[in-house]
Amino acid sequence: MKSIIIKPSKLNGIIKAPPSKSLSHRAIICAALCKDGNESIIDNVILSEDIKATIDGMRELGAEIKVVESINETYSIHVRSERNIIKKANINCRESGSTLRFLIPLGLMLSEECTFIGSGKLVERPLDIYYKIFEEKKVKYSTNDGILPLSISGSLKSGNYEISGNISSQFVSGLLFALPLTGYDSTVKITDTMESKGYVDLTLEILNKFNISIENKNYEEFKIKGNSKYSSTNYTVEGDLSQAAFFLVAKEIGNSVNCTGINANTMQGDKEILNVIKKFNRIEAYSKDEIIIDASQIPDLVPILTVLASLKEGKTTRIIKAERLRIKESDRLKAICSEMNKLGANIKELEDGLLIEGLSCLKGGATVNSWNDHRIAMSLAIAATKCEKEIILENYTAVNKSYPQFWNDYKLLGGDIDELNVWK
Ligand SMILES: O=C(O)C1=C[C@@H](OP(=O)(O)O)[C@@H](O)[C@H](O)C1
Ligand SMILES: C=C(OP(=O)(O)O)C(=O)O
Repeated sequence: MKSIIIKPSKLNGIIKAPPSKSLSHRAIICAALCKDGNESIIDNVILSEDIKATIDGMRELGAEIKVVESINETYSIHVRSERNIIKKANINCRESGSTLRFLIPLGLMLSEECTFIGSGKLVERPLDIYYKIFEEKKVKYSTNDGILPLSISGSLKSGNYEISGNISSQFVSGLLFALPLTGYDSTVKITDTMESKGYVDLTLEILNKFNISIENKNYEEFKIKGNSKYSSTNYTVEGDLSQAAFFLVAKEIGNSVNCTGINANTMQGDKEILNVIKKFNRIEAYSKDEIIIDASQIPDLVPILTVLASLKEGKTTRIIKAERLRIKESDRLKAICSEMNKLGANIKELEDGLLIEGLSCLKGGATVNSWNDHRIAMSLAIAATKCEKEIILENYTAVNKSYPQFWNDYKLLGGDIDELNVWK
């Protein structure tokens, strides 16, 4: 495990938000589903571990993908596909939930047999929604008691699908990518409430760019036309609001950071960070009112919002409807609560959220761990700027999952970090 020392220092400067991971996954997948003989070029992509998993996965399903370096470690992804059926595909999803859940239905469409492997916590992140569909639709599958590897064979058929919307929106997105390729019309009905709606919006937005139009009936039902044709197009990925949130919060807790590259009209649900920051500032310190944050539509913001709430002196924040955070790259409620408390924060873990008492600064002077979770690592790095004493962060390379340049950018902003050359 690699560790880093972070000394207290104020961040200063301008930082451009890295390209959106969610939009990159989607654009690469849609480009690989075009069969019109043309190439699509997806511009402004960073090669995070998750995006590499999607590129390699779509290659395994038959797409021809060239990665061309452009500027500042961003890449152009050139995609072309014949979409012939592959006999046997082996897909390594690394630690990417999106890759796994988006590519499972596509594996059924584009291969006779497909095996999915992964690493870290991904091997145990839930897939029950797909298993239920496999049982209902007679798709052959095998896993080791719900743990990866997963092998599937058979095909995805047009028809009516009923699924829960409050485990992960990634199952809905996965079906929405694949069902237009089936022969007849389909519906996907949400049996309860749709959480992470913003990510479904991103799926529909990108599908639209590639000429696939799906009717969204208030996130209760999606109507999909069968036998649809994806059309190739060029697409430039916009800045990532979930990543920009780290720098927006850095500014809010006293650093002089300006984050650029944010599309004011973005469909990304995590644009909500801007409203949440305003909400924090509307409530007076030491007032009796708690700041309530409903995390059901913005799960990825919770770790960094916990840092923000911990540094809002005299304010009490309650994060609610966040139980799904326990099934991400780490149990994010446990991870952020335990590591921030080591730094001196005052956080109580609740069954479905967190209760946070804001302080003026943190003591630091402790060793914390990212729990191999990129969003925990980046949150702790921002918290370190408000620590009185240096901290040691173990497993800091977890950021490679979504933002491999994070430490570089942190240093460019004046972050004072030193790699510890010890392996534990
Ligand atoms: O579709 C996507 O790109 C994502 C959906 C969200 O997952 P859930 O739908 O499981 O909340 C989010 O947490 C993840 O980081 C990215
Ligand atoms: C949960 C995340 O991603 P995924 O589900 O794709 O692994 C994330 O990036 O925070």
